[in-house]
Amino acid sequence: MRILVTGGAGFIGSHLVDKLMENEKNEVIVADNYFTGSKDNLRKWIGQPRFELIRHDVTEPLLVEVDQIYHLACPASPIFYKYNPVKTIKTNVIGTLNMLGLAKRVGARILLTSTSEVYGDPLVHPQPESYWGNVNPIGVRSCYDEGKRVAETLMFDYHRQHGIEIRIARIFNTYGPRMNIDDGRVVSNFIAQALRGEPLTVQKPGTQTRSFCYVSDMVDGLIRLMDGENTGPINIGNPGEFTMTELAETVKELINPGVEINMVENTPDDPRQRKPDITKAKALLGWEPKVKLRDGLPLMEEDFRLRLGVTKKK
Ligand SMILES: NC(=O)c1ccc[n+]([C@@H]2O[C@H](COP(=O)([O-])OP(=O)(O)OC[C@H]3O[C@@H](n4cnc5c(N)ncnc54)[C@H](O)[C@@H]3O)[C@@H](O)[C@H]2O)c1
Ligand SMILES: O=c1ccn([C@@H]2O[C@H](COP(=O)(O)OP(=O)(O)O[C@H]3OC[C@@H](O)[C@H](O)[C@H]3O)[C@@H](O)[C@H]2O)c(=O)[nH]1
Repeated sequence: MRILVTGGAGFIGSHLVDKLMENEKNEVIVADNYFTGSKDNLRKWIGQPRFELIRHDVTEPLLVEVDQIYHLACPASPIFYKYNPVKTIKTNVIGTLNMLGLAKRVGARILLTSTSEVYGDPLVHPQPESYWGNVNPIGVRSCYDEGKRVAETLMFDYHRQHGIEIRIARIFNTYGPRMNIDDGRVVSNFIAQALRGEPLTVQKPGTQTRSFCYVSDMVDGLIRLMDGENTGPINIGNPGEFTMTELAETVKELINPGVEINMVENTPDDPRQRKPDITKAKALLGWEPKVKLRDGLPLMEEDFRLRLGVTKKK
């Protein structure tokens, strides 16, 4: 099987590549523009004959002969997707069009990593795939959430009009080793802050919730979806739900009990609650997450300690 992973130099993408490369029958091609990803995440595969890395921006057409396309390319942290919103929406719309064009031309199956952000600030809780969402079309997050909604539309239109084999995963907040230290998302922020002995920055009101999935569970779900028979959309996430204050308290307890927790200003349109209904993933993919937050955080702490050069006190 020859597999293209767009965004494969990023956080989830590089873990997906590791898993795909474990199967010696697979050849993996990564296309990435290194906006938020890095070659370093893939260093163990560079030079391996079954692996190829291309510096490529998905807003430009790409022609490679492949059987499957995992289309992940898109900045995922709010700080980075809001940094150049026009580029983010181009990546979601033109980038997805280009990858669908490629899938059509070479007859490949394509999986899109959509997001729980398509549910916006959800009025239904937990969120099943049948919920259409509550999204601000002109807000500062729209380049990302509306961008992914259009990307889902394009996937289904290519499927209905051209018979392309599609898969859509709606990913909920995912964390784990290799997240950028300055990524800006909440778990990486809190772990880096705790290790540096800086106050944990809880954005107000602190009662907003998220559900955090460990990256190995996520990769397992994505591969099951790609290799299974269902188009989706299917939620992939861990239903364990926490307020941001609870998350800060857990990180403090596990990593640095001496650290302070500071309440800071939030950004516009921050969703107040988020938790996946994973009934479909369980029934259709036989998938459910295995790693609990309290078990995943120490694995990420270990990686962050190494990269920050902070050793554990005995
Ligand atoms: N991590 C999460 O919690 C989460 C949640 C929902 C959805 N997702 C989706 O999963 C995918 C991967 O997320 P991640 O957390 O690994 O983020 P990430 O930022 O670490 O990875 C994204 C990768 O895409 C690359 N990229 C960005 N724009 C590109 C472009 N125009 N052309 C080529 N490459 C480009 C980046 O350089 C990076 O390597 C994204 O599509 C994201 O929207 C992630
Ligand atoms: O330092 C921080 C950072 C963030 N937060 C809060 O933590 C919560 C989560 O924020 P994050 O930036 O980690 O991520 P969000 O849940 O807003 O968006 C995320 O959701 C779905 C994905 O598609 C996106 O890729 C991802 O960034 C928010 O309520 C935010 O206000 C803090 O309290 N402190």
